[in-house]
Amino acid sequence: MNMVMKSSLLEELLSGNNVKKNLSVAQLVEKVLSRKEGLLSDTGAVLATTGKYTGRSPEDKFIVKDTFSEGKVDWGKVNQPIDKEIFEKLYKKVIQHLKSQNEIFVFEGFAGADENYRLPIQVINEFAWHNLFAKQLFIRPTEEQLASHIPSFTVISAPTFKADPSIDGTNSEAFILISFEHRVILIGGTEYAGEIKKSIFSIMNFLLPEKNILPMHCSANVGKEGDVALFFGLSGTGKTTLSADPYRLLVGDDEHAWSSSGVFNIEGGCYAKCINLSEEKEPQIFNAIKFGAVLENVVMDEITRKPNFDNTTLTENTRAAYPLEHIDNIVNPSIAGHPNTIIFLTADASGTLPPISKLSKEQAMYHFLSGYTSKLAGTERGVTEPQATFSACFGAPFLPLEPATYAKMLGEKIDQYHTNVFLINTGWTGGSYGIGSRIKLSYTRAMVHAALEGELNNVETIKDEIFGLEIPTHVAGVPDNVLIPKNTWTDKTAYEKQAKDLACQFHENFKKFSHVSPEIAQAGPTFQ
Ligand SMILES: Nc1ncnc2c1ncn2[C@@H]1O[C@H](COP(=O)(O)OP(=O)(O)O)[C@@H](O)[C@H]1O
Ligand SMILES: C=C(OP(=O)(O)O)C(=O)O
Ligand SMILES: [Mn+2]
Repeated sequence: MNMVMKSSLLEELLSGNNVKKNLSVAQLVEKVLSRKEGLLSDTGAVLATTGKYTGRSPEDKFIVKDTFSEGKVDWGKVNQPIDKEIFEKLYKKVIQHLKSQNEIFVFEGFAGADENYRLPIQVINEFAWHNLFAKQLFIRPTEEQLASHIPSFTVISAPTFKADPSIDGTNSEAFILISFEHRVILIGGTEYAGEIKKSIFSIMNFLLPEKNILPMHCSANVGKEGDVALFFGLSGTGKTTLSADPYRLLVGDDEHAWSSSGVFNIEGGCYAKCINLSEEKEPQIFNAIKFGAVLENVVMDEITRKPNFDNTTLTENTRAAYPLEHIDNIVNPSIAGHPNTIIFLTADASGTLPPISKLSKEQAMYHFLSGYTSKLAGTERGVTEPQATFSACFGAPFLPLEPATYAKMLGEKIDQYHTNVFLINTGWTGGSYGIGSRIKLSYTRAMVHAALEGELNNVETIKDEIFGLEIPTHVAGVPDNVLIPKNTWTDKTAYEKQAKDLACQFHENFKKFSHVSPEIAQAGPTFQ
């Protein structure tokens, strides 16, 4: 298929009289309700359920291997290749499927808050609630911008179109296919809205490094003095929760980029996990769930329409999507300066990594490449309890290029801007998963606060015997005892075994980074 045919296919679809383009939030909410795609909650949010797929489906995600991607993509389990022919056949089928719908919904906007680097995108949805999600999660254009908007990448999402793997060449009925030639992301078979935003993030991770901009799987906020903080972490580690801070202005909760002028948000909204959400612990997120917000797989009372955030019947991965403006203290547009502090978040289910440690430059590079955390239940299909994982750059599922590309850029930037780096374990304490418990959010918030206020810059530290990490001996608001993992375990032998086991996993995983400098390779756990 050549470019002409490609655009004619899309053009035909977009010129159909079933196309509802750039509807307002109110119009989309009405559509969601009238089409019976969802219900209204007591605070005016719409609530939709997604059936079988309640999390991302990494095994169903592919990148078309063509002249645009072949020599650049780091092919493997994360970046699975698929033939151009398979994509093009499915592309035609999906377009046919959408043409036959009574209505389809189109959002036009941007990925990237910095006007110099933004990507004009369009999102074509079979479901109105997905289009509302896209509107709230991506950057909404002004009327003027809309008038001259020419999309440079298109997401097409047709959840009720199910592939037949034996005919269509997919892995299952669900598929997320990226074509850099056609500049199209084709999604079918899954209703999980997260695929829509994370697939745009994936292509930004391909496109931005070419412009010498570092894309990052992190949240960002700004202090009163204009000091910028980034929070890297895989799903469920606390990016969204910890970046929502009444004392700091929110830039964004999940996807950012670092250019020569500073950081900018890729998105225009947040996508918060809302399992066990409470107004007391997470007031900003709780109060953002109002008219215009989308609740996904949350269960609510049939009569009062009050969400029950403790209910895990549908999934642990319940979500709330809302535009940034639903949070009071934000930076608008979502652009900030160069980061003063970077926090790597890990939800360590082994309960052996210190709750906070200060990293040297080499340790920072080591831990960025390692990307250790535990996958928590729900965000990816098939994960039902914490599972240790090493996800390079704290975002491997979204990185088309080799991890070293991103790591090199981060290293240079940390050097240039003298950024301090901390590792914060938001996971288990007092024992591993099943024995210990997740560290208190209030303690983690106190540690974040101390790190960002510079209170930990020149303080006494103690070196962790197994991981070689420098642990501050005091952090305001946190009992000293909590800071040293071993002290929180009753069974010290069990602690030691668990910690050494994790250290070995680190070493094993790091073997694949054979090209890094010896200083970085040796900055891992001291226990060999
Ligand atoms: N100590 C802690 N630090 C951060 N989050 C915690 C902590 N304890 C429990 N949590 C919960 O873990 C989840 C973190 O999820 P979230 O912030 O959405 O992660 P991410 O944005 O990185 O995917 C939230 O549901 C939060 O309430
Ligand atoms: C939506 C996701 O991201 P996070 O959990 O990091 O918010 C995801 O990984 O599917
Ligand atoms: Mn998040």
